Amino acid sequence: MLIETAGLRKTYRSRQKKEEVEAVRGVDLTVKEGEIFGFLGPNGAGKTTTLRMLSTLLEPTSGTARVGGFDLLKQPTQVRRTVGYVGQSGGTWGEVTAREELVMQGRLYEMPKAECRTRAAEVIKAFELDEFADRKIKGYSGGQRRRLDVALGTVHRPKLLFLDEPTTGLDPQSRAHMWDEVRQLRERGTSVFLTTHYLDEADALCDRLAIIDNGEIVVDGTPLDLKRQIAGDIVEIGVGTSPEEAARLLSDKSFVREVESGEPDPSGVVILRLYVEDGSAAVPDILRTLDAADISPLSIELHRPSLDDVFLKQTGRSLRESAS
Ligand SMILES: Nc1ncnc2c1ncn2[C@@H]1O[C@H](COP(=O)(O)OP(=O)(O)OP(=O)(O)O)[C@@H](O)[C@H]1O
Repeated sequence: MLIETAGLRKTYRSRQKKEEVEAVRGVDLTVKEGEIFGFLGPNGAGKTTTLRMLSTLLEPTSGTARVGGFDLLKQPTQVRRTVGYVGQSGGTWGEVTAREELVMQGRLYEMPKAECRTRAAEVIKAFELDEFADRKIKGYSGGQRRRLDVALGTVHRPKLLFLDEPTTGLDPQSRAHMWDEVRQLRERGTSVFLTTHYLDEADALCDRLAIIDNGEIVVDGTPLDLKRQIAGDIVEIGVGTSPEEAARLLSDKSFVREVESGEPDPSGVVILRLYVEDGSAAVPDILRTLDAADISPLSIELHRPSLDDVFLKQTGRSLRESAS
């Protein structure tokens, strides 16, 4: 196992010790070697705090963890050599070039000067930074800067790279490029632990993921396994009149596994979510049932379960809405 945590917890206390924020409340997770592991959750869920603890930047309030085979609390120096950390904002300066910054990063890890230069050239090639590597960083685009941030995290050849929201704020093309970089990192033998609040990113990029909400892991597994937990299809129906009656009538149907009613919107429309075996077969029957009761649906939508449905099922909220 590359990462193994038990009851990892972080409570922030304000200076006056008056206020406490339980940012991470007992996280147990495992990450295997060679994985791209995703940590998915809305803003403020505790993703960055967990990442900072696992990379030794922040001391846990309690709990234990092993990272790269080393004890996080007893062997922090060894852990630090094993991992790379790329934060959200990126610490790159404007007045130096990418090549200079990469060499400095190597020096920070106490690599000999000549090796730093060789390594900088290797990293520039691997991340395709050639085009702008000898220009001052202040002129880079957001995507170029982000690629440099990730490249910086790999200078000392870590076994594991932590990436905090690597694609937030990037345009779709730079985002796709970053996904490629992450996949190539794994191909070159670096495991990746990334945080994201993008569902499609977790789904497309990660071998396994954990969903965190309010400092606690609500569910973990492969994207496919998680979606399979919600077997079948989901039919969402917007009802303007008699939503309770509609929900009751539909939940009596043998092909409907479960009905969930949302909160009415300002115009009084309630969305009923029906979990069914086969959505396309169910829709005509649903419409007939409502029609017989004189209820006209305002909208009807059929979809395959997504990671958002997994989150919704576990927390009662949509990740799309929570992660504004
Ligand atoms: N230094 C701090 N002092 C007090 N509270 C903090 C501190 N850092 C984070 N928090 C709080 O801890 C909780 C978790 O924050 P964290 O940054 O780990 O979440 P996150 O999931 O990474 O969010 P985001 O997606 O916005 O980066 C939040 O309620 C946050 O306000």
